Amino acid sequence: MVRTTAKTSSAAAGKSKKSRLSNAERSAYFSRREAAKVLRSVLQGDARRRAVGSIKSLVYGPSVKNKKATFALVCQTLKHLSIVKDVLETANILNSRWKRQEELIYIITYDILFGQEISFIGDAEKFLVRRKDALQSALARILVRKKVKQVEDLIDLYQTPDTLKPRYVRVNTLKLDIDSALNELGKQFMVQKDDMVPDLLRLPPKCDLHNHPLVMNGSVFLQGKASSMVAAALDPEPGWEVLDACAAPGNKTAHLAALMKGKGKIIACELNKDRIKRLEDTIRLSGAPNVQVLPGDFLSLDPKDPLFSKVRAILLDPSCSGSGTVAERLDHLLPSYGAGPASDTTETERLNKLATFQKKALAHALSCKFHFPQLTQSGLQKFMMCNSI
Ligand SMILES: C[S@@+](CC[C@H](N)C(=O)[O-])C[C@H]1O[C@@H](n2cnc3c(N)ncnc32)[C@H](O)[C@@H]1O
Repeated sequence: MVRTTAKTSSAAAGKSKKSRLSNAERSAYFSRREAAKVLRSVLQGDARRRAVGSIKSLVYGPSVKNKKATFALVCQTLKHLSIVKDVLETANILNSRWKRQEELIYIITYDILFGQEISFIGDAEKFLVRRKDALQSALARILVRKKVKQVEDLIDLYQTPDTLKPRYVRVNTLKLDIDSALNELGKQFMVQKDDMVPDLLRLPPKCDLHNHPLVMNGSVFLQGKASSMVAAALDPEPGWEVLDACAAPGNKTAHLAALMKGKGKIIACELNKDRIKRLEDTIRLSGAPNVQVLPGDFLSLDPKDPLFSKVRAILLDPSCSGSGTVAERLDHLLPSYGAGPASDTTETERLNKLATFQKKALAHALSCKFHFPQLTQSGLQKFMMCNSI
């Protein structure tokens, strides 16, 4: 009797273990796919989202079932992403089929190398598990190449500490000329003109300029290099009418106004009521006389409205993707951007990323619901989009 009970309970335990295992397998399989979807949104930006998103808001949306596991997987994969990419490149095992699902590949590679030993069902999992040795040996080679002993050191190495990044200020030429700004800031700091963006000054890392009189009176703006490239690349002429489609807090609006020497008109559209005040404050501080704030959703604007009949260019700077890390923004494409991973990025890699970004920007522009006919006439088309890569 006793023996029978023992047998029965051990069979039941075996059975329940089996079903627990398959539950874990199933849950890991789906979490990886949900995490891959979130990671894709985080890395590429989601053209459909209009407000600032975060990983949390993406994961805690209704479409994700395994929220906790998915959140952890996305965060951990992002933390190890530079290493994962490096491993995959060093191991050279990705063919074009799997490159099309690269976010899923990143997630699974993270899980195989650093995650939990949950058995891997699914084709992508099987593909990578069969190459586990190659992945591990690639990781070992990277550790040797980078002269570090453990993965944690590698993570530190891949991060660009804030303390190494140069500080940039954009001179607001509506209020001050570049040489006077150089002169004034040069009294306190080592300052030089940026070699790429006009009116941008580069200062050493860690300079605290928040309370500097030139910042307080709007003569210079604390604006990063990537952010300052956008209006400069759009290169609007004085007298043009330009639509700044996602304007708050207004740094690029103010930059456009300076480039246009305060002439012509900038229509600064902003959806978020709370951010409109900040936009107005920035415009006031910049002294730009030619900005009209337009509260509302730029996707709902009527291109046939006479208000837009003279618009020559659009600057589109939608809310960025969830990660908020510089690594996923345009900054790291800049050759001079800090130390760390950027300096490991080859020129070809950088140019490929730039080309991908341009393609995406174009696709976004074409899929944009609103279409200004006057922009498509030859010689008039100017569309500058930033952020999502
Ligand atoms: C990345 S920020 C823009 C930063 C700004 N260009 C600058 O340089 O200071 C994106 C802004 O777009 C706004 N936004 C998002 N979707 C929008 C929409 N559909 N219409 C208008 N504004 C939108 C957000 O509220 C946010 O203030």
